[in-house]
Order: sequence, then C-alpha cells, then structure tokens
Amino acid sequence: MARRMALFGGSFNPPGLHHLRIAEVLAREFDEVRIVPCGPRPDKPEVNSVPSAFRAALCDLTFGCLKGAVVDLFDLEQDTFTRNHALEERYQAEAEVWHVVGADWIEGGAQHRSAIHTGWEKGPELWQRSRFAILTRPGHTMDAADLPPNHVLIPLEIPGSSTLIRDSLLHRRAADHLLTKKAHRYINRYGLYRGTNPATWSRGTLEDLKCMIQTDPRNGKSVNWRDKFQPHVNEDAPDFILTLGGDGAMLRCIREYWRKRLPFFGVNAGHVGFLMNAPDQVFEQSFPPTEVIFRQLPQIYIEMETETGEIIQDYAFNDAWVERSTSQSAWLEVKVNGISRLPKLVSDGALVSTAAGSTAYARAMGASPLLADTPAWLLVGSNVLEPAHWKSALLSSDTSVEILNLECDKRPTTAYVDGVSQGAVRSIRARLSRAAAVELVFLANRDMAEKIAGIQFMR
Ligand SMILES: Nc1ncnc2c1ncn2[C@@H]1O[C@H](COP(=O)(O)OP(=O)(O)OP(=O)(O)O)[C@@H](O)[C@H]1O
Ligand SMILES: O=C(O)c1ccc[n+]([C@@H]2O[C@H](COP(=O)([O-])O)[C@@H](O)[C@H]2O)c1
Repeated sequence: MARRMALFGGSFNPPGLHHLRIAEVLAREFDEVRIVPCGPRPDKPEVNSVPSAFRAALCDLTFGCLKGAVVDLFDLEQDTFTRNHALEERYQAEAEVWHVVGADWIEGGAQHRSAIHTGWEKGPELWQRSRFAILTRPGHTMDAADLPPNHVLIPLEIPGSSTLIRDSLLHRRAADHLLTKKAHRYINRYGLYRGTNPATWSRGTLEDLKCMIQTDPRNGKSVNWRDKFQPHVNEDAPDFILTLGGDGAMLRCIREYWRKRLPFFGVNAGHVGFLMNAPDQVFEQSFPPTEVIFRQLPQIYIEMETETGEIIQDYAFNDAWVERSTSQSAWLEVKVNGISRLPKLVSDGALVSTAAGSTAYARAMGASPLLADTPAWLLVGSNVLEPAHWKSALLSSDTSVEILNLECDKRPTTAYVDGVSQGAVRSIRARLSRAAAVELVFLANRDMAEKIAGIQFMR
C-alpha cells in the first residue's frame, strides 16, 4: 500500500495546542504529517505581522516532538506561498498526498462555491481529482453533500483558533492554555503578538529548568564537567541545551540541534569561548542561573553550486567561505544584490559572516567585530591581491551575496560552512535566513555585548 501523507498547510500564526491536537490525530491516521506554514499570502495579510523566523521557530517548537510530523520551512525561508496544487506535485513522488482542511473550507461544496473552489488556485480541478482529509470543526456545521469526491472525514471536537490566541496575547489575557509550554515561553521571551515590534533579545531565567548536555569528547575538561550538571538533566524533555566545550563544540552542537529550537547555554572549556559563558562565573552561582540574557541570532542561508551543477542548501551560524583548493590564487566575482561589485577578486578566498560570527574568522581577516544584535552582516576578502586595498564590506540584513569562481578548471575552490568542508564549488549564494535562527544564553552580567566591549577596548 502507498505511503499516505497528510499535507497540513496553514498560517499557524501562531501554532496552538488546537493545531497540535489535530496533528496528533492525523499522525495516527497517516504515515506522515507534513506541516507547511505558509509565507506571505494575499488572503491572509496578518501573517506578515510577525517575522518568519519567529513563526518558523514556533512551528518547530509546537510540532517538533510529534513522531511522524515533519515541518517544511520552505515557504518561510523563500518568502513565498506555495499553492496546494504545487505542494501536491512536490510531494507526490514520496507519498499519496491528502490535503488537510477544516470543515470551514468545504462549506458550499455541493454548489461548487466552497472556499477551495473560489480561493485556491486550480481549486475546481483539485476538488475533482485530489484527495482531501476533512476535519470537522466546532462552530461549522458540515453537510455531507458538500464533501469533495475523494475524501476521508476526520471527526474532531477541538475548539480553538489562532485568531483567539492572537487576540488573547494582544489584550494581555492568559494564553497558556492555548499554546504548548515551550511556544508560550518563546512568545513571552520576544514579546510576540503584542502589537509592538518583537525584541531580538530579552532578560529571563533558566532557574528550575532541565537540560540535555553535549560535551566535546576530545576535550577532557568538558567531559569531566558533565557529572557536575547531571542533576539538572532531563534528556527526554529538555528546556535548554548545555554545551560544554569551546566555540567549535558550540558550532557543531548548533549544526546538529538547532531545529530543536531550544536555547543553547555554553560553558567554555576551550580557548576563546566567544559563544560561551566563562566557567568560573558559572560555577560561582547556583545552576541553572537565575538571571540570563536570551539572544535570538539569525543564521546565514546558503546555496552552493557544486562542480557538477548540483545545488546544495545549508545554514551557517558563524560564517561560510570559499577558498582556493590549490596553490593558485582564486579568481572570484562578487555580486551584491545581483550587481557585480567586485568583477575580479584575486585572493585566497572570500567569507560571509553573521554579526555573531564576526569575532571569529572575519575579525582575523581584518573586519571589525559587530555587536550580536547589529542588523547587519559582513563580506570579507582573505589575503586580497586585487583590487588593491579592498578588505571587507558591511551588508544590510536584506542583502544577498553571490561569490562565483571565474576559473573553475584552473583555479578550483572549496566551500566551508562553519568550518566544515563542503567540497569543490563553482559558486555560493548567501543571505541572512528568514527561517533559521538560534538562541544563545548568557549570564546577565557577562553577555555578548560585554565581550565585544572587551575586544574593542582591549580588556
Ligand atoms: N479547531 C480546529 N478544528 C478543525 N480544524 C481546524 C481548527 N483550527 C484550524 N483548523 C484547520 O487547520 C488548517 C490550518 O489552520 P490555520 O493555521 O489557518 O489555523 P486557524 O487557527 O484557523 O488560524 P486563524 O484563526 O488565524 O485563521 C485549516 O485548514 C483550518 O481550517
Ligand atoms: O492553493 C491555494 O491557492 C490556496 C489558497 C488559500 C489557502 N490554501 C490552503 O488552505 C489550507 C488552509 O489555509 P488557512 O487559511 O486556514 O491557513 C492551507 O493548506 C493552505 O495552503 C491554498
């Protein structure tokens, strides 16, 4: 029998407990539930009220632990709305696709006047030929004559809507019974849906919370520290991730676990530890610390074109770069927002870095470090021969950058993402991600801002 996929699209603005309950029922009925939060949509302008990165995190936080559920962040990352007919085409090679909709979408179906007929692209055609999983919904009576030809009925009595959640949050009414605990905590941290601009950092606490621990097996100090923190571990339901090691260990940990959307609290067992907290300060107070600062930091979204023309996507927390693979210097072209700004860059390579990563390789290559919440990122050349004296550029958050190898055969280049080799590439395209962000946590009096001050004023 074919694998059956429930395609559960929606604005999930925000995703609530009602959505999770629905997804749990779907996960019992289908082999997979593919959850697709939509990007900007002409029929739902309110989805733009909260930046996509927050909506993406909330979807991961709400559905991430549900077995059989997969959250597809494509639309949020690409800032688009993929219509259901296109989603069906995208997924049909993987499974038999069933479009999930609430009963509100099929009212008037018998007269070919349902919202699917009138509001979906190719609606009438899909109505006839596609498969639908119809959810009964309190407040919406369902007439059997309105059902589409190929359907399964999922009888539910789950009250709730995102409109109600948004309204409760806006008017400062309790919403904890409408959201998962993790999503509620996250919404409060960044002041989402309050009618004001969301924050990118906030003060808070880790007190009484449980963690999962990641150590660096090659770092004895980090492995020895594990026992100290063992009483605070709950591997099954952690509230934050405790990383013991250096910045490299933190980068590896972020690469592996960022989709858990849990805050990362690092304790430095390495050298620089820019992404980490200092061990003496952590050990001198109770654990988990009562006063901390949470910072939501964007990742870089990267598309790399390999030598065979394949496009590979990835995310970088600190930086991504292209480097010469042989003794020949690299000849690169750099385009910014599609405009060729450096038609021929002769160098060892070129790097893009987030503000959070600006204290690492970007700084070593001569760029100024940026405060972590600077709404900007960096492009930096490595050992630049031509154009003489060009070193780096500060980029605004909505800038896209393309680095192209002008002589792939004679002067091959390799790409690196957060220090991990991605093999030979012809080009990379990069911009700040709209869907991938990471939360780092610092002791309140030793936050990242304080560390930057230390670098800038040589302390
Ligand atoms: N309580 C519910 N019972 C059954 N179906 C629901 C319920 N809430 C939402 N749905 C269905 O889930 C899908 C995604 O919903 P969506 O994200 O738009 O949620 P919503 O809570 O209805 O949002 P909003 O209130 O912003 O319109 C839609 O097909 C919708 O009909
Ligand atoms: O395909 C379309 O043109 C189309 C237009 C509007 C809505 N939809 C789908 O309808 C579903 C429910 O949407 P909503 O508004 O309740 O979030 C969801 O899967 C959307 O992708 C689809």
